[in-house]
Amino acid sequence: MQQQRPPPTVRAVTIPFADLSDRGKDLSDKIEEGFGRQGLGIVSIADVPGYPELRKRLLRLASRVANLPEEVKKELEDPSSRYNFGWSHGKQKFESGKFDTFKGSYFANPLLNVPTTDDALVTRFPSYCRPNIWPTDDLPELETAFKDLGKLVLEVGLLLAHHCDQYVMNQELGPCAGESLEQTLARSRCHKGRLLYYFPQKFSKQKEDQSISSWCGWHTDYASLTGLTYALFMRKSVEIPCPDSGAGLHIRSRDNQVVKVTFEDDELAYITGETAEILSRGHLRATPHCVKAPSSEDASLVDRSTFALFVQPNWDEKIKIPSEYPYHKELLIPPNETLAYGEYSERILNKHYEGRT
Ligand SMILES: O=C(O)CCC(=O)C(=O)O
Ligand SMILES: [Fe+2]
Repeated sequence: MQQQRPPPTVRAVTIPFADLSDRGKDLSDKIEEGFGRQGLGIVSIADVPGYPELRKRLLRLASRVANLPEEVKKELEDPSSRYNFGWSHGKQKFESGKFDTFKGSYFANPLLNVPTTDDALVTRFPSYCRPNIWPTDDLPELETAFKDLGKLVLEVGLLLAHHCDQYVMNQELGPCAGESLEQTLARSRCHKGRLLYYFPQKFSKQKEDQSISSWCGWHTDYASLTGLTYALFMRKSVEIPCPDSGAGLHIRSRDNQVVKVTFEDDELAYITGETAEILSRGHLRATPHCVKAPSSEDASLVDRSTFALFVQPNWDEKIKIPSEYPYHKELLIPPNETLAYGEYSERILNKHYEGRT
């Protein structure tokens, strides 16, 4: 087979935290460059106070979770939420039906252990409304480490949402024609954290996959903003720099080019999701992305740990699908239908988990 050239590497647009936290500062140019119609869909934030320590504290626990005894992990699973709380491995399906056997995830709401006590809501929106599960006996330090980092990523994400609102307002040349992204996200009770552990390729059950999406398939997130840490790589429990410069997060650009994106290990990155596109009336665009595993021979024992926070509207927020909407066409969501965000995501989950539609 012909050897394909690796995709070019592009540096994410970076905003210093000091600028981001100044609500009066005009960051429209940076937002446009990162998230606008021609942007790659990623912005990283530098010098966030306290972030490097919280990142390391949590990411070092990812392999510990993944290596808990099988019977313990079973207890930490929550099939009723379609594995959207606690431990999940091999249950999710992105991109033409590939199950995520290469990665294990730990999902939790970093703000609220019990988002609601209303049974009707728990039944209707299980992936958001069921309670958190923690390995209290086997890994007690996980809960605090997860919540502390999750809250910080949310705080910074809300500041970023404020500047996104300002950008959209400038584009529309007037007061916001719709809901403010910042206010919608600030009142949500269902932000979701995901601690990810990518198993070393050698140990995965399937044969080595050299494709760009070998560790995580192509998808767009349905949240509004996804906070992403710089991943931690380890070989046999020793932290190492990523051994393959071609591995990691890849994005499909607006003009359909695949690029590998980079940011520094002490920066916190955000990508846009489908509900940022919907709520901003298309001024911000969702970011198609995937993750490539290291492919060189000596990278075979390398694992990858990272954290994503899906900053998203509450389950009952009404969202209106625009008529020109490129995502999830097969779900046949009628254009201009207004549906609750929780309903929208349950329909997508039906597709991602075990193909039930
Ligand atoms: O591992 C990563 O860097 C990205 C994970 C991701 O895209 C997701 O969990 O939705
Ligand atoms: Fe994602």
